[in-house]
Amino acid sequence: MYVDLGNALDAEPRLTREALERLDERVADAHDRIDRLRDEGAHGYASLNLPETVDPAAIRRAVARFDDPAAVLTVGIGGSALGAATLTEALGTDLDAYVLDNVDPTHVAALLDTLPLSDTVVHVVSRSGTTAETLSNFLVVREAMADAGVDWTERTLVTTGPSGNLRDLAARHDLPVLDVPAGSPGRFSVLSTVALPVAALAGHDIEALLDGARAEADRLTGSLFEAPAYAYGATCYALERRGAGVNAMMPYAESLESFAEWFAQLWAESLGKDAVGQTPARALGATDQHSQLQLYRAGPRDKLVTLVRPRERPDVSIPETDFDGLDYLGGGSLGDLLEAEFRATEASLAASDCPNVRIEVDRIDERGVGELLYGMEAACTLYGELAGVETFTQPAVEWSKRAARGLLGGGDVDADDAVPEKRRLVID
Ligand SMILES: O=P(O)(O)OC[C@H]1O[C@](O)(CO)[C@@H](O)[C@@H]1O
Repeated sequence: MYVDLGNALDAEPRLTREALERLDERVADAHDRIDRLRDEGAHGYASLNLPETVDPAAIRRAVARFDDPAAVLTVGIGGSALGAATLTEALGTDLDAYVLDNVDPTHVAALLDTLPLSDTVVHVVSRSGTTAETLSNFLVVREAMADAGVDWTERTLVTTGPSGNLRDLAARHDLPVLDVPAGSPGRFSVLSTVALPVAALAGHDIEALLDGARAEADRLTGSLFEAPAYAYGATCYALERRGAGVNAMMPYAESLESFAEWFAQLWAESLGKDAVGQTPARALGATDQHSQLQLYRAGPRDKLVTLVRPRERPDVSIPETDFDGLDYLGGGSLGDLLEAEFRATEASLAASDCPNVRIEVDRIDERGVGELLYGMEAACTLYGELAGVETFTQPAVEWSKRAARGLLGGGDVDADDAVPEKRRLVID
């Protein structure tokens, strides 16, 4: 992973190289603390050890029982689903990979109509084993399989924590179970039993994914000027402290759109604490040059734009044309056009004093994706240390979960008391 901070400096909000050099002293201290807590296997910090602690052979053994499926369905939500979505989209696959991470009945019904249920592997993932959306969707999926005459117990792999409803259900039906990695919140566990089984089923080189992550781990030193991940995390932190409350994650690769969604959970759920945090915006190049770029360039001076791209990618030629005004495109390629648009947008942001960081990987392959995912996790961990927040908890999400359970009569609050009377001003 390569990080170019050039356009992040001397923009608006203003961050100088001297300020980064001063911050580097705190980065060194933060790195020492992160290293110590990784050695102790402390909650969350242990995530950065996953390239060493994950057993890819065990993951391959767990999926070997499924004979060449036509489709794989991940049933999970948040970090229990976004990792699989990111890997299968980024790396592509002959397997039809689907993710069920919402309980929209229209969507669920349509997906079940699409799935070749007798030739689909279902990977149900929940660290807690109690998440309402995941358990509800799984009950619906297994019912659909049973109705189709499919033995769902032969088509299901479970990844979950040491206790909870999902662990109990797996035990009752003798389902194959993988353990979620101890000490890794869902948003930090893509490089583990949470998402790697789907990558393995899709035929990807999960060892190369871990090699890429390991390469990025090896570059974590006590200076942001030596460690790309820390350079990014420290710059994001420093800019947020100076007013860049929004970080638009804008990959120039269609296959990284889900990565931006994964990044949004990682950044928001880790750093949005104690009235601070940097809001991740999901964008996509070149598409959002015709959309959000207007706001990035001419809106409030409160944004950082993160531009991500591979240095190499397959290409598609643009045929020659005799249409007036199009000859500059004909005979070129879509890759040339995307490259020109990337560089023009990067320069356009700089010209409008909007700070932007360029992140590159050699290719969007297993190694490059492993570098990128691990790099973002390390960047987030450093940012959390510098900001002094509890990076690896998410207490603020519990209120609505508890209220929803209460409304359904499943919680420790009476349904009538689950949510306060809503203020109303109805315009109809
Ligand atoms: O893996 P679980 O326990 O089902 O949780 C799913 C997601 O829900 C959250 O716990 C938030 O509610 C996320 O942190 C997590 O990724």
